Amino acid sequence: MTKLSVNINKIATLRNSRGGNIPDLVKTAIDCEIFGAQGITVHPRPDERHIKYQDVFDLKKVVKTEFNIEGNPTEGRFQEVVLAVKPEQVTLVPDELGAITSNAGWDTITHKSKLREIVNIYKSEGIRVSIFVDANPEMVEAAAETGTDRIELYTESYAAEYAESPEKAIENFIKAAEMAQKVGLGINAGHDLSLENLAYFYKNIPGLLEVSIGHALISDALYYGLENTIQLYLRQLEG
Ligand SMILES: CC(=O)[C@@H](O)[C@H](O)COP(=O)(O)O
Ligand SMILES: NCC(=O)COP(=O)(O)O
Repeated sequence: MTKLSVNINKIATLRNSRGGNIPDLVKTAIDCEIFGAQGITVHPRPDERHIKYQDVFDLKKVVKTEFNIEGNPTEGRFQEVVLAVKPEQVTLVPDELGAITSNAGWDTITHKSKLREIVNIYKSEGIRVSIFVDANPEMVEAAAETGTDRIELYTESYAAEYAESPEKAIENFIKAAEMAQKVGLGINAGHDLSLENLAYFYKNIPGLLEVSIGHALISDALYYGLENTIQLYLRQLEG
């Protein structure tokens, strides 16, 4: 089974644009779960432009499915907050300060020893660890040597190339997933997955455990409503 984790960063973006509590982020997380989401993902960034560190504590009290916190463990208060909150999963992302969104996976060869230390800190607190990587079998193989439980495949290039050629767009992702299975890593995926490209990804990636989706899903909810939209995404992950 492939779990759908709904990324609610964009709800916080909307809320922060007026400074009050509309829309209510905590209520949205509760409702996403009622509507069928199997996880909630947030990505607090050091500038707190969407998810604030306090949101992470508030969400921890209500999330009943799987709470996944993504971010750069070496920036801002990320590490301190994750260790205090103890979510089910932490996803390590090599975000640069000021980047508009995540734009690359880890170079797990260059940063192997640093990642090993960080992975060990989270795992010793009982938190499952996933490392964000490009669809590159060498990066996946080196990720396994950090002791991580899973990798998250960075799907931006798949999403960008899908319209032109789904077969070509997914080629490297299949190779990366096969390597993950060979070295015993669980497989998550995310970034720019959408109603257009999700089903094909799901059908072609062996052992896909979880997708985290925010930007397209929250945008679709403007047209279809949140409940219908979550159901539409869940349907892409069937069969
Ligand atoms: C890790 C990742 O793929 C990102 O998509 C992310 O969680 C989204 O972050 P933003 O919402 O800040 O663009
Ligand atoms: N890990 C990816 C994620 O949480 C959501 O990415 P996106 O759907 O907002 O691009």
